Amino acid sequence: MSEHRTPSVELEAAALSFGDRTLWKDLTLEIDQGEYFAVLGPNGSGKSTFLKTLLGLLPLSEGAVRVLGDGVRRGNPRIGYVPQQRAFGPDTPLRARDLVGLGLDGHRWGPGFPSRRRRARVDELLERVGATEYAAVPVGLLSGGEQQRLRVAQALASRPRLLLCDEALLSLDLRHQSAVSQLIEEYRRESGATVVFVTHEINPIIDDVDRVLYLANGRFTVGSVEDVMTTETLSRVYGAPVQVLRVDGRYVVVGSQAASEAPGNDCHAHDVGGEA
Ligand SMILES: Nc1ncnc2c1ncn2[C@@H]1O[C@H](COP(=O)(O)OP(=O)(O)OP(=O)(O)O)[C@@H](O)[C@H]1O
Repeated sequence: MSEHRTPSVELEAAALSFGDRTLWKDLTLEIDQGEYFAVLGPNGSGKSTFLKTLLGLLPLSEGAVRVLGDGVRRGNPRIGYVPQQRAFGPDTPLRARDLVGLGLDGHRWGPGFPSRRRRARVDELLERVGATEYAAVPVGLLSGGEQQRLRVAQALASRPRLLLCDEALLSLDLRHQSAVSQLIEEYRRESGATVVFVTHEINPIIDDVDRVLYLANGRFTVGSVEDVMTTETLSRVYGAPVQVLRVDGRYVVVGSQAASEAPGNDCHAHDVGGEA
């Protein structure tokens, strides 16, 4: 008999609505320990709110949620979070290395953690996201992509059991997209942590992903990349005809207005469908 491990995320008949608008409902789902789980969908489909319910920042409208075997609560140090990008103002009084260091504070590495070891851990993280050369620069002076790499380093600093990433590759050039997605995957493999990765763009992480939750127009589907990224499945989820193409191993979703904004499009999709 195989050992049953507590799932990292358990949702039961979960729904999230704002007023009379329902983003998703009847969502029953378990995300296993060590799983790489991607959340895809067009703008406004409820991807970020999905993460916020796991963080305890938004209550479900219906149903139940458990994270790491427990009820959700804010500020759980076993969860690392890379929030959707919001630029730091030019006057933000933090250097790059301070931002990464904040990921250690308040956790088991936190106050009392010997400063030499703390510094070494921050240096290691800065190096792994390619940020060593701007370690002493105030974050508000850095580019969007440079800031983003620091957020990833900060989220990994406390060695979380569950890593929640909201568009963590946004505004990164191809080289850094690849470096950051590799870092996240290496971390998952060496630590056994679970990754939930919200993205518009499945292609950069396609080799790492175990399962996908695809949200659109109040509907969803869950399955392997091969099962979800098909013309038939996505047309059902969108409730409109879309076409899923595989071009040089990369997924491209084309079709209606909704689908032209769909994840999987790393090039401009042509609007081949009718009205959404
Ligand atoms: N606290 C709130 N009150 C009312 N509406 C909200 C609230 N938070 C989010 N929404 C709405 O819920 C919808 C889904 O938002 P969410 O941020 O989850 O979308 P998303 O799928 O992450 O989109 P994007 O790809 O644009 O980031 C949006 O239309 C948003 O305006």
